[in-house]
Amino acid sequence: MGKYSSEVKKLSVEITEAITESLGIGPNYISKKMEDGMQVITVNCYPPCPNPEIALGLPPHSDYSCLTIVLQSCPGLEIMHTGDSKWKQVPQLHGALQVHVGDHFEVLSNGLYKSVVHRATLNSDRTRISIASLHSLGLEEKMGTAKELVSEENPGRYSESSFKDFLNFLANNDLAEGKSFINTLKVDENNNYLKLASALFLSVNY
Ligand SMILES: O=C(O)CCC(=O)C(=O)O
Ligand SMILES: [Fe+2]
Repeated sequence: MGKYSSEVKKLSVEITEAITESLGIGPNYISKKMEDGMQVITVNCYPPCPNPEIALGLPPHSDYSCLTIVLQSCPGLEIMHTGDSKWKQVPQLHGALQVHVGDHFEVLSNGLYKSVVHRATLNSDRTRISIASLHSLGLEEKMGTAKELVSEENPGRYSESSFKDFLNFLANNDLAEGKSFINTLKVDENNNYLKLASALFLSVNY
C-alpha cells in the first residue's frame, strides 16, 4: 500500500503538470505545492446487495480534491455525463486507473475543467473494493482561480477555499442529501454580470 500511495502521488503531480500546461499557465504552476500537499486515501468496501437497483454504495458527489485517482476491483463507479446528464459506468479494465478532476481544479481553471460528479453502485453477487486517492494542496492552503485566467470579460467564477474549509462544510452538511461543496464556492453569476456591465459603462464613458 505504501508503494501504491507513493506511485499514485507521483502520477498526480505529473497529471497536474499536464493540466496546468494545457491551461497555458505552465507545468510548474502548482506542481511543487501538490508535491508538498495532502494525499487522502480511502479504501471502500461495498458488500453485495440483493437489490442493487434500489440502493447505492456512495451517493452522487464531486470530490473536494484537485484530482482523484481510483482503482476498482470490479465495475460500480459511475460518472455523470455533462452532455446528457446520464450516468455512465466506468468500464473495468484490468489494472487501469480512473482519474477524475475534483472541485479545486474547477476553481483553479475558472471552470474550464469541470469537477466530475460520480457515485458508486452495488453489485448483486460480489463485494466491490475501490481505492480512491485524493490529491490537494496543504490542509489550510487556499486554492483560488489562476489570475492569468481571469479578466474583465471573463471574471472569476469561484471563491477560494482549502481542504480545511471542505472539512468544515462536511461537518455541517450531508452529501447524501445532495449538498455540494463546489456550489458554495460559485460566485453569484449576477454579481459578475453587474461588474462586467459597470466596467463596460465606465469604459464607454471614458
Ligand atoms: O468507490 C468508488 O469507485 C468511488 C469512491 C469515491 O468516490 C470516493 O471515495 O470519493
Ligand atoms: Fe468520490
